[in-house]
Amino acid sequence: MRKPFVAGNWKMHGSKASILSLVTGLNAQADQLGNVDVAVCPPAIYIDYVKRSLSSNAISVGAQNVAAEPVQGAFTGEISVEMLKDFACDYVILGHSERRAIYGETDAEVAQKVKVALTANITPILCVGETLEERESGVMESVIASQLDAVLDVVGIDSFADIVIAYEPIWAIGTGVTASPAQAQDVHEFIRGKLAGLNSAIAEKVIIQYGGSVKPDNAKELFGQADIDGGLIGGASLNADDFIAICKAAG
Ligand SMILES: O=C(CO)COP(=O)(O)O
Repeated sequence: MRKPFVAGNWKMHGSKASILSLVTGLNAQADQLGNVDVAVCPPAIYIDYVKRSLSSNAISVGAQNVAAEPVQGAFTGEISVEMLKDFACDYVILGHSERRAIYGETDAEVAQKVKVALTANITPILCVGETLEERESGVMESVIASQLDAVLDVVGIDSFADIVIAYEPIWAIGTGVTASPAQAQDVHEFIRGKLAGLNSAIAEKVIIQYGGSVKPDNAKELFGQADIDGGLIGGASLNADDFIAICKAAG
C-alpha cells in the first residue's frame, strides 16, 4: 500500500504576514491530517520562517527549485542542495511546467537537478505533463515518456524508489479546469506502466501525485483513483482550510 502524499506549491506567493497566518491555520489543524504525508513548498526566502513557524512535525517543508550545480560556488542567484539540506528541506519540486515554459528549463537540466537532489537525500517531486495542444494532437504519452526518459537516462530506474512524480496537465494548472478522474487515472496508469516495464517493484511503490486545479470538492474523487497517490496543490494550498481538507481527502 502506498501512503498518499499531498504537497502545497505556494509558487511566488506570500509575505511574512500572510505566511504566518497560513501556517497558524495549518498548525491549528495539523493533528487532523490522518494517514497522509504532507509538505508545503514556500518561496525559498521563507523556507526557514515556515520551518520555525510550523509547530507540528506532521508537515514537512520543501523547496520549489534547486541549482543544477552539485556544490556551492560562483553561481549568482542560485541555491544549492546543501543549503536546502542545511534548512532541513525534505523535498524539492523539479521540472514544474512554469519553470520549463517561463525559464526554459530543459529535460536534461531537470534530470541533472533530480540527480543533485538525490545525492543530498532530498526527495525530488518530478513534474511531468502535457499542453492541451499535445493532448489534442495525440502526442501526450510520448511527451510524458520523454520527460521521464530524460531522468531515467541520468539516474536510472532504481532511483525512482526515492522520487515522487507529479502528473500536472498544463491545461489544468491554475485554470479551474481539472482533469477528470478518469483522464488523470489514464495518465497515472501510463506512467506507472512505463516504470513497471523497467522494474515492477519500484513502479508499484512510486508515489504519483496529480496536480492541476485540485480543490476540496474534487480531491476525494481524484485521489480515489487506483494510481493517484495524492496531489501537488497550487492555489488551494494558500488557504489553510482548503489545503487541510484536500490532505484529509487523501488520508
Ligand atoms: O501547478 C500546480 C501545482 O504545482 C497546480 O496549481 P493549481 O492547483 O493552482 O492549479
